[in-house]
Amino acid sequence: MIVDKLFEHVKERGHVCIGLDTDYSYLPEAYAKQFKSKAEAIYNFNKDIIDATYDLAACYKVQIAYYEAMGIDGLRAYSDTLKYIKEKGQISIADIKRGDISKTAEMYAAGHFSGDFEADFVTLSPYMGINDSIEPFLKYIKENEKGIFVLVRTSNQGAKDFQYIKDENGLNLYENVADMVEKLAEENLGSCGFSSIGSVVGATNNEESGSLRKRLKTSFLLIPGYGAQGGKAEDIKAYLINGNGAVVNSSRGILLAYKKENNGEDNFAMYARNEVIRMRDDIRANI
Ligand SMILES: O=C(O)c1cc(=O)[nH]c(=O)n1[C@@H]1O[C@H](COP(=O)(O)O)[C@@H](O)[C@H]1O
Repeated sequence: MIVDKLFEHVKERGHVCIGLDTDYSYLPEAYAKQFKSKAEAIYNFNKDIIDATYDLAACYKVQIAYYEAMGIDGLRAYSDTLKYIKEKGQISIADIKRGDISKTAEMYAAGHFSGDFEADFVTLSPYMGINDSIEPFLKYIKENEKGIFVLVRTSNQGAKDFQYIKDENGLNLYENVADMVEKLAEENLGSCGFSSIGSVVGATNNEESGSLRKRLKTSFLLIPGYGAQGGKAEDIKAYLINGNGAVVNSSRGILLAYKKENNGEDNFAMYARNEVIRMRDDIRANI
């Protein structure tokens, strides 16, 4: 199962998931100007970041919104970025946050687990229900070495709007979602003991991280919110089991690391690499 490869990457390289949320404005100006189009510049920027970091990263998360916003050229850069991640032997998470009725979800699954936009994992919203939003993806997990990360408790302030609504037993909505995801996760275990049915849990709002991990016993975790959103390495520990079972995403923190340096523009990929090393060691020191 794909989760076994992710588990090995974490063991060998650490927990860092590099977020390719590549906004054109993040590119050094002189660098960007060399290319014929914005999309070509973005793809080449991603390629340089991947070349400088693939031996250190657990995986890459490509946030589709940044590419969709640029239309067809942007989607070509998205597709080429996913292909390059694969070419380097790396794992891709397509951050698409889809969720719809089952017939439509079937098309999302085909669209993101095969063809031009094929990725190893996708992120899903469970709001429309397990049978509709999640079930259509399961056959790819069993038959095609694919995986999913379901939104359970997100990193943003707005997480409080719905995710903390309590049921008649005093359980938060996100705890109910966690229980449903974990049930599916246990039916799709890899040999590493974790499941290719993962959960998204934010690195922020962490008072309950220990109790949440107790509910999500086998689900592999994608933890966004480190760095730019204020999540810290100390917040990760409670989510790990024997030091594994989670990847921690940072997007702006890595892509924009060069901006903190004098003349960083000329060496943006090297500064991204340095930030990945710093983040990897920061997390390891807090396990
Ligand atoms: O599913 C996600 O990846 C996600 C879930 C969540 O709860 N919070 C969250 O920030 N994300 C994503 O994680 C990334 C965070 O980016 P940075 O804040 O720049 O590191 C973005 O791609 C978000 O879309």
